[in-house]
Amino acid sequence: MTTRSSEPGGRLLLAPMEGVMDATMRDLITRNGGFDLCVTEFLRVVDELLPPRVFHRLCPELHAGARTPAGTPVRLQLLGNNPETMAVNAARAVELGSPGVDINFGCPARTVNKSRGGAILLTEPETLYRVVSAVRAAVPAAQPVTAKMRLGFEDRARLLDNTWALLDAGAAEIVVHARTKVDGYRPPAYWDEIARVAEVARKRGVPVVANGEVWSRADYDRCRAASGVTDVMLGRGALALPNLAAVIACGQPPWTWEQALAAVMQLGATDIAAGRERYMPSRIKQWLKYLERAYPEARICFEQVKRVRTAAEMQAALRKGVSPPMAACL
Ligand SMILES: Cc1cc2nc3c(=O)[nH]c(=O)nc-3n(C[C@H](O)[C@H](O)[C@H](O)COP(=O)(O)O)c2cc1C
Repeated sequence: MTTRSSEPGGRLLLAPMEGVMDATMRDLITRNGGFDLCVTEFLRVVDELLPPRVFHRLCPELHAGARTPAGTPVRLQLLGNNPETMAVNAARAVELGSPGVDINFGCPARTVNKSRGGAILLTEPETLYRVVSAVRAAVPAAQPVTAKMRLGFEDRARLLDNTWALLDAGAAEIVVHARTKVDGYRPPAYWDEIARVAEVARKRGVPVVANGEVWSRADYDRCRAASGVTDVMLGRGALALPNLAAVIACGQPPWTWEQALAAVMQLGATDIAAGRERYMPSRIKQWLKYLERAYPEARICFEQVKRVRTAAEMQAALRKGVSPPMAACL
C-alpha cells in the first residue's frame, strides 16, 4: 500500500458525493493512499439538533477517530441556512470527533435549493456570512470551519462577495467547485475563476482548494496552473480511476481494469457483509458507470450486469470476470 500523502506539493481532498461516497467507498478509495482529507456527504440541517446516531450513520468513522481504516481524516459536511441550528449541529459534529466541519454552499439539487439550501445561498452572501459566523462561534477555535461553494448560482457576479462573506465570517478554507449552479456538471470547469477567489483569500492567509473536472494527472497539473492554487479536491475522477490520488501524489501507475474490478468486487462483498444486499447491485452498477470513463471494459461489464437484480447474481457475474478473459466480467 502506498500511503505517502501529496504534501508538500499540495493536499488532495476526496470530495463529498451524496449517494455515492459513503464510508465503504471512502475506505476503498483512500486505502491506496494519496488523500489528505475526506469530506462526508452532506447532513441536512433544518430546525433541530440532530441525534448522534444521525451523525454516526453518515460518518461511521466517528467511531474510529474520524479516520478511514487507512488513516485518512474525515470531516463532516452540513447543509442548511439557519445559523442557530447549523451552529448547534456543527458543535455536535465536532464533539463527536469530526476534525472541524465543512458547510455546503454548492448543492444544485432543486429540492434542496427550493428550501434555501446549497447553491441558492450564493445569491445571499449575507446568509453565508451569518451561517459561517454562527458555526465559527459554536465550534472550538482549534477546529477548522471550512466551506465549499460554486462560482455562483446563475452567474459569477457575486463570486467575490461570497468569498468575502466566508472570509469575514472566519472560514479556515474554501473549496471552489469551478462552475455555477446553472453550469451543473457540464464541462468545462472554469479553473481560472478560482484564481480570483484565491487572490482575495490570500490576503487573509486562507487556503483555497480547486475542484472540478480533474480526471488525470494532466488535468491536475492544468487545474493547478490555471487556478494558481496547490490543493485540489477530486470527486468523480477518483471513482473513474480509483487510484487517481496515488497516481498524482506518488506517481503510482494507473490501476489496470483487473485491479479496478477487484475493488468493485470488494465493494460488493462489503455491502453483503454489512447486510446491504438489496442495495448492492445498484451500487455496483453505479460505480461501473463512473469507471467507464477510464476503462472501456467497465462498459462491457455494465452491459452484462445491467439486468442483474440480486446480490448473489451480481457476485457470481463479477467473479467470472476475474479469470481470463479479463476484458469482460461475464
Ligand atoms: C453524485 C454527486 C453527489 C454530490 N454530493 C455532494 C455533497 O454531498 N456535498 C458537496 O459539497 N458536493 C457534492 N457533490 C459535488 C462534488 O463534491 C464535486 O464538487 C463535483 O462533483 C465536481 O468535482 P469533480 O469534477 O471532481 O467530480 C456531488 C457531486 C456528485 C456528482
